[in-house]
Amino acid sequence: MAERELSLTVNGRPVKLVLGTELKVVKQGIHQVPFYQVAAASFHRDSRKLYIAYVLKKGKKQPYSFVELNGQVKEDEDTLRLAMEFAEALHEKAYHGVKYGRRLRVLVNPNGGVGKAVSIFSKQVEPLLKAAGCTLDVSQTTHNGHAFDIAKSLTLDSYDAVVTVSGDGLVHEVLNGFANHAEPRKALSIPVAPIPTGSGNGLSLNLLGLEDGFDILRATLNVIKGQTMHVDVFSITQGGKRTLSFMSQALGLMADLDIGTENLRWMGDTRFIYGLLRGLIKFKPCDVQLSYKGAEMDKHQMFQTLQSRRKAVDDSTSVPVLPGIPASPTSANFAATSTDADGDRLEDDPKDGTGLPDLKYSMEDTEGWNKFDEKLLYLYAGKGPFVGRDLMAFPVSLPDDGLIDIVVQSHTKTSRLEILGSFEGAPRGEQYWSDSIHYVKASAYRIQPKPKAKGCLSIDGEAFPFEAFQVEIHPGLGTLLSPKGYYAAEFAQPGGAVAKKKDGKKSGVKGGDKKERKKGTLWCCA
Ligand SMILES: Nc1ncnc2c1ncn2[C@@H]1O[C@H](COP(=O)(O)OP(=O)(O)OP(=O)(O)O)[C@@H](O)[C@H]1O
Repeated sequence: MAERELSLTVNGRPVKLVLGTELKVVKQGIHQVPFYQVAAASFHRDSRKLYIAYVLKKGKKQPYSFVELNGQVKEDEDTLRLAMEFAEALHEKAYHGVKYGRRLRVLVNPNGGVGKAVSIFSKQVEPLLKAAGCTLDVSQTTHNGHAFDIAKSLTLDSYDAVVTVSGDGLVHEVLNGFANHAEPRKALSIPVAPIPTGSGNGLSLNLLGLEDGFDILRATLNVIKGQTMHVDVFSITQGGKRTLSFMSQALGLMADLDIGTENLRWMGDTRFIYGLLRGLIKFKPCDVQLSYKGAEMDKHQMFQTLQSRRKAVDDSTSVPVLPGIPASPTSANFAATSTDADGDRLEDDPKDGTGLPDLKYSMEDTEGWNKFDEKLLYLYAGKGPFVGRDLMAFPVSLPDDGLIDIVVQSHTKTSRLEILGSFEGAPRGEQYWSDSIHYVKASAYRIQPKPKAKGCLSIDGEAFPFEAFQVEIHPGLGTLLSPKGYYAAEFAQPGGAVAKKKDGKKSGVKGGDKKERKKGTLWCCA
């Protein structure tokens, strides 16, 4: 394709724009901007003003920054025509297959994380969303349960997505609000996109990867340009009450370090170190009975499946399912193709119903269920590789395989020293290969605390009663916005195969960047 060029002046200085396979902005330096990162391009003929907005990473370790160019072109007719064509062509490329000007319901939790969500939203998120022509309906949440209420009564046709400016807890509330909506299925098809201003921000890490998972502008760009990605969600039944979970359930050490440190929220994710060290000193077993309906238990097989799914996604093309918001190929091709332990297809109820899917298992079902008989230090079950930036708890998790990944750390087969030693590799999921970690994929599981047992239960980072509960999976019921259409985490086999990036370059080799390894010193959870 022939390149287009345009000269203009910005603040009295000459600037050249080149439109080729990406946008090149030549001023004192050169900005090379992939079209995905361009938020706006427009030309106003009467004032001869050209406006361009984009986000750019100025160095690999730098956060994204927001750049706006307000330039003016010469008055002659040829230049005016060229400027108009340039702006139109750039806009077309920037929004190819993506609806411009998404209608967003934005929920800002002033209390999430270290309490900076309000200023982060007004200083960073809102200007970029507005530049991208989005219409915003913004509310600050005033109390626990507020986001639930808003989602429960959301006018569904008025919005393209719900944006949570908080941590994982607010996403949990929105999905549960949707589950209690008059039209739950339709509500759950509205994509949710997080802006990471909570403590753990596990969902953001899963969508954007370790490097960019906490990057505000990168997350905002996902709101503007992301494609819909259908994900499995879980029904947790406890005491006759049904709750949806999208991310994780934790018991034992991993729940204590999260739930037990709620009062230290001001510390950001550092609070998890304190909780972890405290838990390790006690080293208390979690006295529960775990039963599960297993589907896959071979770690190497699960790793192979992860690799082949990724490759298949990379090789396919996107299919639009929502007006203007393309769907990831995972959604189209892979939803509910797994089988459970009995070889039954894990297909969910047809999507034509409007209510939540019925539950398949009762608390009394035992046929085809396995029991875990060792004492356990913790149980972590969920979807999406990261639960926090220092722990890739479910490295082989797939968004829509219809299965939940269950990790059990045996209490008898490990020591404090081994747990401490595994911190270093935890951001890269290296603990997955440890013999003392039991890792299974299941279509359902059940926890029954032993008589007099005490402890914490964390569901998506929120505290729940430490009582018996059962979990089952609803394939593809939830909807997120994602840049890639799959989880962005990179997971390697020890000394061997490496998950590859879309460009085919190797990345995330075992051991990784030494500086990065030093930074990852603690575990935190959602
Ligand atoms: N105005 C408010 N005051 C107090 N709590 C609030 C308010 N608005 C929302 N909440 C509650 O704050 C809790 C924490 O939110 P969230 O989980 O999103 O952040 P976080 O815990 O800091 O992050 P993460 O879950 O990623 O660790 C949620 O349970 C939510 O209901």
